[in-house]
Amino acid sequence: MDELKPFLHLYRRQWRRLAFGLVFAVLTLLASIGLLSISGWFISASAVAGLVIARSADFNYLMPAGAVRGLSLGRTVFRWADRVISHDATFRLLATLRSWFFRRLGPLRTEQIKGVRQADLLNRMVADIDSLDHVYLRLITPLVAGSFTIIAVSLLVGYFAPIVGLSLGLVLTALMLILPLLFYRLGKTPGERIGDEQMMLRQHMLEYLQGHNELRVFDALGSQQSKIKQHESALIESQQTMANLTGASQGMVVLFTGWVMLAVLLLSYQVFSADNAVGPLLALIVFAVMASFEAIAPVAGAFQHLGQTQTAAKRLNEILQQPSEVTYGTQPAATSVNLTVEAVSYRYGNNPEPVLDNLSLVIGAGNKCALVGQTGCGKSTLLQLLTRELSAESGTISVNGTPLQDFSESGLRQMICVVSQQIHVFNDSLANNLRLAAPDASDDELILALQQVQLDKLLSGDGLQQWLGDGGRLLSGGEQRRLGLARAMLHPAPLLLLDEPTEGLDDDTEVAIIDQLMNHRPDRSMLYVTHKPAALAHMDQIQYMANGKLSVS
Ligand SMILES: Nc1ncnc2c1ncn2[C@@H]1O[C@H](COP(=O)(O)OP(=O)(O)OP(=O)(O)O)[C@@H](O)[C@H]1O
Repeated sequence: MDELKPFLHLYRRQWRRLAFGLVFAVLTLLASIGLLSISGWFISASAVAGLVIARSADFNYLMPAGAVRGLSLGRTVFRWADRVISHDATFRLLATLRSWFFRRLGPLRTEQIKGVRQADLLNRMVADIDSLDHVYLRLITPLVAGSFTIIAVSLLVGYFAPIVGLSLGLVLTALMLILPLLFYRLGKTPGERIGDEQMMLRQHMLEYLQGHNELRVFDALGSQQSKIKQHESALIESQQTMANLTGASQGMVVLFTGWVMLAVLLLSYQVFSADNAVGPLLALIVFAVMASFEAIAPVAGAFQHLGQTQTAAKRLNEILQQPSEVTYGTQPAATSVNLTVEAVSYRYGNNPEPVLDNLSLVIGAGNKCALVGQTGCGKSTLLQLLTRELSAESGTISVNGTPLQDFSESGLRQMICVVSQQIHVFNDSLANNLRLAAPDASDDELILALQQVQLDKLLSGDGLQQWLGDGGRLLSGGEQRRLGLARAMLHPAPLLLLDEPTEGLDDDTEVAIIDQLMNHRPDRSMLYVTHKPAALAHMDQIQYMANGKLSVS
């Protein structure tokens, strides 16, 4: 159960709603027991009273009839309140869990989650977090409600016949302990398999959909389909086992209901045998026992799914318990940037050779610096250090004399705008893809940015509402890069980092876009990684990178 601990503190945030949900769940069960037992007693007592004329005149029909109506109305209202409140609490809890997971994911370095495939990560965020709601809905609620019910029924029956009440309490408690344990053991393996197979199925399905063209070209559609079928069959098999277990647990509860009712009836008959007028009381006791199993039934099934919930929690913990190497300070964004990189070294993993070796660089406010070097010499690594995606092994990076790590995360993102080699295009409209950089930008500003990067031809047709497709499938590679540059035009950051932004563009377009970029905000500091000469003429300094060091031109 240790794996569930990190999540339990989040439950505390919703404790009021969760507690109210519990109270109404208990009230619903108590109303059910009251309704069934009083109805049983009332019908039998009315029948007995009808047989004896002298007694029928004295028999109070109104009180029990009123109680039956009151309890049946009460049960409906309590059930409604229980469902509304506990579902509201659960949805809020899931939202909290999901945003908490997302926030914890943010500061992890790309490498820490690189081993986890996209589909796996998605599965953890959606299905695994979903199954954590079982803890409240399927474990805590039935256990608490069941315990209250056992106490209430035992007291009720014990009031009329203490020995019967005590025996009933002991039997129900034993069932509440044994059935969950038994079904937890039986459901553990298939539950874990359901989690694993669901994840594998999602992974292969996503690969099938995203890589459909490649799979077709290399004639591998068949083998991918058979992997999907294999995991689907394993998933269905485990679900079938779980369904059988649910059936078995329900069957056992029905069987125990009958046995316990019979035992209680026989025991009560022994206790009351001297009194002939106890018939209605026997009905009350038997119906109370019957109703109490309404509380026992969900408990057996609940623990059957605990294994699946534990596996989900374990998988989430694998991500959440990774130490986040990046921490942020509180410094707000600066409005102009004087960047100083001082004796910075960085190596990937345990590589003997550092990629950056004692590297130093100064870019003054409004200064434009080109970074040129052979492929693989470490240019993108330097940009990742500047955006704090990576942390330097030694040396310091500062803005206006303040170390980069003292800036708050939002301050850093406001201060630095990056156009990386791979532009992520969201499956959304052109406008929303641009407004990532400037959420408050007007349509006119978006159109101007598109014109500056020569992407205004995208405006024909649906204009800014044009849909860009999954990963920007509807855009060419060059158009995607220009979309990244349009974002940079819109972003107000005083420092711009550009990683080969004009790669793949023809010479004329490249020259025109670079002109726009340089004249757009002359006050901006800029670090421009490039292999191409077109931009160099605009630069205040050109740094050549080799063997992890820089030399100035
Ligand atoms: N995550 C990583 N783990 C290990 N090595 C890496 C990693 N990322 C990059 N490298 C290595 O570090 C070196 C520098 O990579 P980097 O991407 O910074 O080069 P670059 O100068 O930007 O290259 P290009 O011009 O081709 O984009 C390369 O040898 C690369 O193989």
